[in-house]
Amino acid sequence: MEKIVVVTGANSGIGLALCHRLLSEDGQLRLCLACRNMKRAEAARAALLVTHSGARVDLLHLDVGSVQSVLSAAEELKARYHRVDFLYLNAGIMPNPTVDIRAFFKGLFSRNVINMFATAEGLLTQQDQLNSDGLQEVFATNLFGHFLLIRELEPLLCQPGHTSRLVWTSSSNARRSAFSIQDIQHRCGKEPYSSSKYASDMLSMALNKHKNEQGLFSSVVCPGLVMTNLTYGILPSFFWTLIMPFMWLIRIFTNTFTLTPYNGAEALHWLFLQKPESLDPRAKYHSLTSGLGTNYTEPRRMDLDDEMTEVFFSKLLELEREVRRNLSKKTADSEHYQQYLNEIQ
Ligand SMILES: NC(=O)C1=CN([C@@H]2O[C@H](COP(=O)(O)OP(=O)(O)OC[C@H]3O[C@@H](n4cnc5c(N)ncnc54)[C@H](OP(=O)(O)O)[C@@H]3O)[C@@H](O)[C@H]2O)C=CC1
Ligand SMILES: CC(C)=CCC[C@@H](C)[C@H]1CC[C@H]2C3=C(CC[C@]12C)[C@@]1(C)CCC(=O)[C@@H](C)[C@@H]1CC3
Repeated sequence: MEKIVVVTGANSGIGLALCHRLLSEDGQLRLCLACRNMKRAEAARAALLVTHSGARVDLLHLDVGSVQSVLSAAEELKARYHRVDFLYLNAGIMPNPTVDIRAFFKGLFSRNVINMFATAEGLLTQQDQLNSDGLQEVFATNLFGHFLLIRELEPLLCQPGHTSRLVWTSSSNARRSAFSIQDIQHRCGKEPYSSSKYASDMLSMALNKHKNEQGLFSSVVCPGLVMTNLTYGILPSFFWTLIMPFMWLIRIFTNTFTLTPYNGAEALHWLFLQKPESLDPRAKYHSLTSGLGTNYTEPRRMDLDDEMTEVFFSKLLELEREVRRNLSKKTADSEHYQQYLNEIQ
């Protein structure tokens, strides 16, 4: 049976590498690249077709950071497909990052150095902002847009007698201490990325608890440190050129420096081949690359609190209701305004 696979943020980096790998794995695949920029999506599709001529690659406009775009994209998916086998929740942003140089050099000469390179703990802060839906942009893009998409696609993901899979591209930068249950959007802190990734870890576990019975299984992945547009955006490009030889050197001592998008997509690809019942809902699946360049996947237990995860899940459902209410109010207001304009003309 052909598998239908949807990948968000598929036009570059880990998402695009995953698409290449999945097409090499399964020639019958029907792949849908869900991207916010259709020019970049077209270019990605063309690149995939160069190496996989005849592959079935569809495009879908989806800006996960916009509620309206998510709802329209979900309608389009429901019109196109009768089920979705794999939904890769991969799109993500880290806007306006700042590296704490002092903390970096302090960490470099401490016992924590390996962990610092693997997780960037204590090194990175970001400046976030509100989007046009009134949500924090990082939370909306990395987490809430994907949550809404899953909710909208439940008819395609929870089909009787069939299992479907969700795979989140999380991060080892996800940290419980960066997340506050009183401030789930991270309006007040300076680590929205870390908070949003921890939130995706919790959401994945909550979805397993609530949806496994309906045949929907969720997993989280850390791709390791991969050189992509996201990482290149952290420091000026000349700096990356300068430190690149060191990055390849560090790779000998830590398996988390996967560095290439192909390597980073290892765990995402590996999960595609696993039976969902064999997976651990409390594990994060890490893409790792040995010093000799061998790729492998390793599950590591996540630091999750069951009670907080449940509270978080109910807060997300409440936020979903609020967002839907606001949207229908907005639509009604603009209809009234249009009517008023028609009347006075
Ligand atoms: N690189 C790394 O070291 C790590 C990355 N990750 C995660 O991996 C995922 C992929 O990132 P990576 O490949 O590194 O970086 P890229 O920037 O190459 O890829 C991110 C993708 O997400 C898309 N995207 C961003 N915002 C939106 C949006 N609002 N709607 C739809 N698509 C959007 C981008 O589209 P566009 O091209 O239009 O911007 C792009 O296709 C992210 O979730 C990231 O957090 C996790 C750990 C480490
Ligand atoms: C200031 C100097 C001399 C070097 C800075 C190196 C950092 C820029 C680099 C060290 C660890 C890296 C890292 C990430 C970004 C770049 C570093 C902070 C990530 C945060 C990228 C995104 C992720 O999700 C993480 C898994 C990465 C963890 C390591």
